[in-house]
Amino acid sequence: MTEPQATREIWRGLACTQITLPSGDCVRVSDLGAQVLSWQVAGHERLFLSESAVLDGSAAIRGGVPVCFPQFNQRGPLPKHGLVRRSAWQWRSAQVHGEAITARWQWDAAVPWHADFAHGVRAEVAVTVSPDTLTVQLSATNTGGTAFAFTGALHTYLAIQGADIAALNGLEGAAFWNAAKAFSPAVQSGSVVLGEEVDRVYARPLQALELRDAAGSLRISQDAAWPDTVVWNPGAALCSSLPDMNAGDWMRMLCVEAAVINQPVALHPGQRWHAAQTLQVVA
Ligand SMILES: O=P(O)(O)OC[C@H]1O[C@@H](O)[C@H](O)[C@@H](O)[C@@H]1O
Repeated sequence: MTEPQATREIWRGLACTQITLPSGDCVRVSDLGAQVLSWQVAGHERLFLSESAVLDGSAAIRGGVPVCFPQFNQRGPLPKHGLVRRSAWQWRSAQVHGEAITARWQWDAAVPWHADFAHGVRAEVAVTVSPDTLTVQLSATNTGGTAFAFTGALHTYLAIQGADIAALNGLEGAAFWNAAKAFSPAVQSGSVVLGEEVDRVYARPLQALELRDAAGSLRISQDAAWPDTVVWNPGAALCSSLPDMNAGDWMRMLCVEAAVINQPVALHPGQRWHAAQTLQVVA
């Protein structure tokens, strides 16, 4: 293979696109939710996907990069994390540019889309793969005649190897809302490590975050148009209560989410918003 390739496939019953680079990097994206399910670099899987994930659309797929839109979590009247996680998106195309490739999906809302969100909207996901690097961009366009506001996130599940030494660096001293403790405000002391339940909303850090574990180092950055960063790990007790996670999975994952939560985005008719999160293997 001399240039990046995108091929369509059925994987465990899901219509997917498989992206492969000449370097061997490999990404799988499902049309269901326009959700990245796998990202392999140098033969190592960098994203967590639960072995118990539900793949038939009756629940959100637990792992990879779920797209939460147009509502983050339960901050509004819509179903938790919005309406598109369990929707079939339309596969559009893939374009090669140099040693990178970008694949695109689109989701158009029929009006009225939902009683609590009766607006015309087009959502798009662009997945760009280049050596050692994965970028996922979400965009939203107001295709209707009325203004609306939204929140959302790229709910990225990073794979962890070696839970005892894993650490997320770059948030030291940052303020956060502790959603695991009645949304109390708190200050990050040291790195984020695995152990207790972690459910924290920080302001987007100016520098890239670094996840260090037994697999090496991963750099995580997000555009300014994602002003919030969520770090989530259910911990042992909550993990064992989730039907689509195995008991020890909390030691195998950490969600680092690029999000817009505290200040919703206003989109007037014809306006478009877009923002990306980038993951890069650095060692
Ligand atoms: O189980 P879900 O709906 O995928 O949500 C998982 C978690 O997603 C995180 O983004 C939230 O901060 C958590 O509160 C939530 O529990």
